[in-house]
Amino acid sequence: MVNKQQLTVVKIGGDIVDNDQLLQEFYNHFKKISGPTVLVHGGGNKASALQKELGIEPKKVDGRRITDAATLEVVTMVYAGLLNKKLVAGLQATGKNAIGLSGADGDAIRAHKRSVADVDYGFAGDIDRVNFSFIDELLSGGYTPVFSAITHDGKGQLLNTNADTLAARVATAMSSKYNVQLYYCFTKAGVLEDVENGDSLVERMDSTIYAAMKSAGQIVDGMIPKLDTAFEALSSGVLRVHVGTIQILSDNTQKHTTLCL
Ligand SMILES: Nc1ncnc2c1ncn2[C@@H]1O[C@H](COP(=O)(O)OP(=O)(O)O)[C@@H](O)[C@H]1O
Ligand SMILES: CC(=O)N[C@@H](CCC(=O)OP(=O)(O)O)C(=O)O
Repeated sequence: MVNKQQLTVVKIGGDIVDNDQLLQEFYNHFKKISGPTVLVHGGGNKASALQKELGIEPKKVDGRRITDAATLEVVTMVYAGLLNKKLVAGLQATGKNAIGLSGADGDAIRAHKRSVADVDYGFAGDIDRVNFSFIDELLSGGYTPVFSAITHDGKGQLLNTNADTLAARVATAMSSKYNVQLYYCFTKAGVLEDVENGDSLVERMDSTIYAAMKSAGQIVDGMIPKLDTAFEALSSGVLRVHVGTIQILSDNTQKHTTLCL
């Protein structure tokens, strides 16, 4: 464990990806990370905006998008196309040799269509396996893999996977070889006791606090899949999980939420 090489897996949310100023600030923090890095990005806001322009009403349940066939086309164009390539170009400008990928590229991430229980999520994908060797080869070659949240089922079907979940699963797979630090960056300081009050930061969160806050309705929407899968990652080998602003990537005195078991 101690002798493993360090790997930093960063997930940035849609609010950052869709804001050019924040994106520039993000590049400045990200380039200061030493050692190998993996970036996973969302883009939910941009996809919702384009859906509306096309007359499709965005629908989410517990932070996951209901992905019908038309929505799958929109999210593939937005995540695996525009946003992924924009991020790769931005990182190249900072000297990082980024390579943009969906889960279908290099068979990196296989998923299956989420089965219908209470809710039919359509072409939403739950991850079955992450191709450790492929990602490790890229890292060994000096590349920074940049993943969008599009996966595939190995039978020709693309699927839409929650980006936070994807980051947690990639981090978990890589933890067999690396000491992985997983960072979830968004526009808030971290997990808040009251989502409307930026000063109510929870600096250390364990699964008991999480369960209590969830049942009290203090954790809702996109924070649910983020924390559910973050705790899974932590109990499956990931060394540390941090939730906060992009500043936490290069300044370890910046207040944020650290998860612990
Ligand atoms: N307790 C909480 N603390 C902070 N944010 C929360 C909390 N509960 C719900 N949220 C919501 O979760 C969102 C972050 O998750 P998500 O929608 O996946 O965004 P992103 O992709 O930007 O990370 C926040 O913008 C906030 O609206
Ligand atoms: C199935 C599912 O919900 N997929 C997500 C993938 C993008 C994402 O997670 O983006 P953010 O990180 O910006 O929220 C979605 O389409 O919204």
